[in-house]
Amino acid sequence: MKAGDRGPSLRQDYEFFEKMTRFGKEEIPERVVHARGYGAHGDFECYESMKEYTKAGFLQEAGKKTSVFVRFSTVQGSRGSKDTARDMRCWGTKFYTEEGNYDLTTINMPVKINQDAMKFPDMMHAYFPNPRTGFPQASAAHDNFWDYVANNPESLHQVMWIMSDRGVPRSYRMIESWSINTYLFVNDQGKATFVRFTWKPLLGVHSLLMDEAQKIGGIDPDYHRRDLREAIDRGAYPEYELGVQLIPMEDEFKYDFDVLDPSKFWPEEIVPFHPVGKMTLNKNVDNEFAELEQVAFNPANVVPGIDFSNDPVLQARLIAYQSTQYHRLGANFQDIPINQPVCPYHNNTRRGAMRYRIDVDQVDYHKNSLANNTPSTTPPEEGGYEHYPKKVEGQAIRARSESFKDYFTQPRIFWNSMAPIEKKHTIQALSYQLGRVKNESVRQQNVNLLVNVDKEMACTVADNIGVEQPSGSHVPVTTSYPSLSMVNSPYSASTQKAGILIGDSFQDEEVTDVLNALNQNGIFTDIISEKLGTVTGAGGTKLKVDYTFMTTSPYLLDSIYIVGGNSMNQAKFNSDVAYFMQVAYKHFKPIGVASTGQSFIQPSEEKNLLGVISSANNPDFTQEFISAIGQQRFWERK
Ligand code: HEM
Repeated sequence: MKAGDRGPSLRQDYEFFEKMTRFGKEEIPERVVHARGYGAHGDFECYESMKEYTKAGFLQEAGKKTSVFVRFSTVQGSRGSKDTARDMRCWGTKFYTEEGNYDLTTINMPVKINQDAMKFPDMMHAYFPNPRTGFPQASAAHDNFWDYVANNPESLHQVMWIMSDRGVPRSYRMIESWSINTYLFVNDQGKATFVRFTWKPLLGVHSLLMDEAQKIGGIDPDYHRRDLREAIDRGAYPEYELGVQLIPMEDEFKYDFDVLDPSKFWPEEIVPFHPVGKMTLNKNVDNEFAELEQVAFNPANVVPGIDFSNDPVLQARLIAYQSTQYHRLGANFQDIPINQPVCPYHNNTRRGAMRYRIDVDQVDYHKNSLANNTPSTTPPEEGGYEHYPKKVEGQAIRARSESFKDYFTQPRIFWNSMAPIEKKHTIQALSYQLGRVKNESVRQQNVNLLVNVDKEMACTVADNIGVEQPSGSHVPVTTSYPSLSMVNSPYSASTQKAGILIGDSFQDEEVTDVLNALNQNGIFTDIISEKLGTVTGAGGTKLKVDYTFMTTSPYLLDSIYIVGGNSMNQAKFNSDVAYFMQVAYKHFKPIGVASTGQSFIQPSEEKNLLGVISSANNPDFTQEFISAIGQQRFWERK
């Protein structure tokens, strides 16, 4: 509202004032860690009764379904940072059980960087952007982080996992995830068992290459969130098996790792993975802010039958989460719809900012005679929560147990377990990260630390980053476990994204047959050409173009099908197709070539191009191409 045609604005313009002041208050504090994330709704279905170990209601009978909400996140970057940062992927699952909310928090690595919660703020400060410059964003490739690593050697184990391919996942749909911390299962007889949880994706565990992760970070910072949303929209619901590893209480001291140490994994080969159910993510969020930004996970949210062990980091986590959630969401955050339990719940809280639940009772304390002692905590005999009477002993000290102090055996086992290609990528990642560290002493200190894991690896990294070869040698451990290598996880063509590079005058039947077969095998296709609109085959078939060579990128595709064809600007078309092929080839991805695309592969090289499937004189082309897509990468390609 203005005075006259050309202003000034009037102070009485209350509508503007209200709209603008409201807009200026739209942001809330982002999460101090895990600010960047995405998720979805789904169901968890129990495979078999776990009654023998836990009385948790959602694990009592085969076929029992429980609604869940999941949020995946990175750790270091801010809310607007890129999805493909080299980092851990954390994963909160809220089970809306009939006994209240159970929050299972997991990470796509089985070990934690700190053994002592006091170190968490230190570690995060070192990991965060430099306090003076405010960068780098969503990256550990800087002096402070590596200075921390070199001077806090317990961190080396998780750092090895972050530097491995696990640090740059292909998709949230393809990550494995561990509770890391040790919990207790408690059955209805009051018997407890140590338990750790693991999620395993049915599509297998797969990663990007470092080069891809870095480029995609610029091309499509929303790569993982888009991937998850698109898969659910297309009905290709991500599925994950939940398994438990169980250790009887009487075996607490049986292993050569301390069962309470979160910087050590429990090898599946020694403590078997026991599947207990499957989660299917089948509904996208309706509102990113209301659901994903306001969801609050807390490891302290457990249900009867699940309890806490003495794991010192877990104990600290029980305090850390709620405190920060009060800060970012306010006193009544548990009543926000996404955080509300589905079962009836009551407590004596009636006040606090943004109280919108209107309780009509007159008594908000316990014990009372005016309301028959209600509301009160449900007594254990009526299904209420009762803590397992854990044994505690010793004196209150600020120190770590001697049994936590082997920092190198398990990182060495992890190293031994990786396939040569995984080791190669890990060396590249270490060389990149440490290569960006300016302080030479920090670089040297880190190779002096890495030598404990593997001498040859540390020497190669030292060479790449221009410091002295480390003296000393790695710990003499030869153990390896297949379960720690990603190459042993399942492979599938389903939901892989194929780019169809196509112009006009393609062979109609040839292309439509291949497209139908890709579709039937659950492979997602993007039709890519010079312009949006349609391309037309020699016989008149029209195909709708999804992207142009400019609006998508070979980095966003898992495989390409080179159909080729005619274009108004043939030279540009050919060079764009050649570029897509070059990038796909360099990244070891499957390439299918139609009869009209033969000029893009050199006849003399044809037979040597591993993973490049030509349709020339090849009646099995479609099947071979689909199976190449299922293989995903051709590491042996020269
Ligand atoms: C000393 C150890 C740890 C501390 C102090 C800590 C602290 C935090 C804090 C402050 C948040 C933000 C909570 C919020 O604003 O809602 C958070 C979130 C989270 N943490 Fe931890 N954390 C620790 C270890 C772990 C471990 C071991 C795991 C899993 C194995 C884990 C998984 C998660 C997950 C999944 C989230 C939720 C992110 C989301 O809202 O999507 N954290 N943590």
